[in-house]
Amino acid sequence: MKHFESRDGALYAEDVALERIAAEYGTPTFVYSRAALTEAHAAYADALAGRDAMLCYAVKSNSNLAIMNVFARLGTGFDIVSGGELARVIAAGGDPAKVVFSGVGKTRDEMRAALTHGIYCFNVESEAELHRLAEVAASLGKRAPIALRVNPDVDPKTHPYISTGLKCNKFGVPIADAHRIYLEAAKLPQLEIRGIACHIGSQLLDPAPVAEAAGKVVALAEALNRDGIELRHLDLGGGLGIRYDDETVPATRDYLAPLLAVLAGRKERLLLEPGRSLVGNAGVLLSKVEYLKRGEERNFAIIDAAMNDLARPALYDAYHRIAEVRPRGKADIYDVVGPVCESGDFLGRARELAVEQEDLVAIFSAGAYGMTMSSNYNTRARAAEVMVDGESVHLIRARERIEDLYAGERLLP
Ligand SMILES: Cc1ncc(COP(=O)(O)O)c(C=O)c1O
Ligand SMILES: N[C@@H](CCCC[NH3+])C(=O)O
Repeated sequence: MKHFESRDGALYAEDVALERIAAEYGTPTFVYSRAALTEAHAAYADALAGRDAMLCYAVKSNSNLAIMNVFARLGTGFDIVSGGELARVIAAGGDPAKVVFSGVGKTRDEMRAALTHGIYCFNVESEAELHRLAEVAASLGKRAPIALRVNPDVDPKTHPYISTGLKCNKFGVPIADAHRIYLEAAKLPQLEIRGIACHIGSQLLDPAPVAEAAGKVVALAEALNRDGIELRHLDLGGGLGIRYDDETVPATRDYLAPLLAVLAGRKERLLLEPGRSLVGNAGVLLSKVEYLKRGEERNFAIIDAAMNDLARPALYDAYHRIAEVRPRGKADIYDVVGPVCESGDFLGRARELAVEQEDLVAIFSAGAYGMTMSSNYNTRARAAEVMVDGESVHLIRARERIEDLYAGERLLP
């Protein structure tokens, strides 16, 4: 993985030895590369050069303020799914006027906050939400900018848990109903129609389903235009996958090409909401081997990171490459597991590793949906996060302290 490479027998993040980071900040620690973030962003910027387009970084993939701030400085907007994420955008120096707000369960409070901050657009996911939003906007004397999130019933060919654009999924409104709902929205003076939104799933490796969804979105836009509804933008969501193992992942430019071909000649601005493809391979989870344990059937490398730090293997049976920071001794085959009391607490199965107790390992592709999906299960404090920038290391989130985990709890009188 570029920016996380071996030098003289040990792994580095850019120009900093991971051993140095472990010594200074302890383990487990998420280590990010600023250069990797910038490069992933540049791939989108290059692919979209010359087009009217806006990237709205999907905050859910990694919501650390420093990471969001790197993107804000590069000019991105943000795709949020909660009032909490909106607060993060503001704390990270992001521009609310470049925010799109997705999610099926927006509360009145969240709507009020978003309207007060003047976000760019609500991606409305149901008729009920449309009416609630009109009511909240009226109570504030404001107009709410909206797009309808449409569900195009396209199979994105990814893991069923992260597929979002099928009839059976809870997201968006059926595309067949969208025209009627737009006409309804057009009658509500508290709403201002700005666009159409669509996001079909995550970790997509085939550009065809997104292009197919874009075709359906364009057909809807044309039908709306015929009814006098003009749109400022078409939002085709996020979804581009990354390489975790040996997948063939299209370059950003090649992934977007079929989609851009479908949109050729359209005058609306293109919005995209990438998350994983911007941060996924910009981070590793650095961890220490506590014990090597030989079982009758398997050997275990018990490390100090666990499913509470990186849930993806336990949740989706997801593969993350795991490597020794400094290989030594005889290689053996291990199940790499954490200390959590669940048999599902594994980071990798049957991995060849040349490690001894107290050695460091790096779990790759942990930049997206790592820290944001972490938990305190087993009263484990969340990991620290650091960002490497050339030869510098910045602590961007301190390791949690155990006493903070129960600070809000109270004994009975
Ligand atoms: C509405 C929406 N936009 C954007 C994203 C970001 O997706 P990804 O990280 O796959 O780019 C997601 C997550 O799948 C999403 O639900
Ligand atoms: N959390 C998922 C992605 C979900 C995308 C959100 N809609 C993952 O780790 O792959």
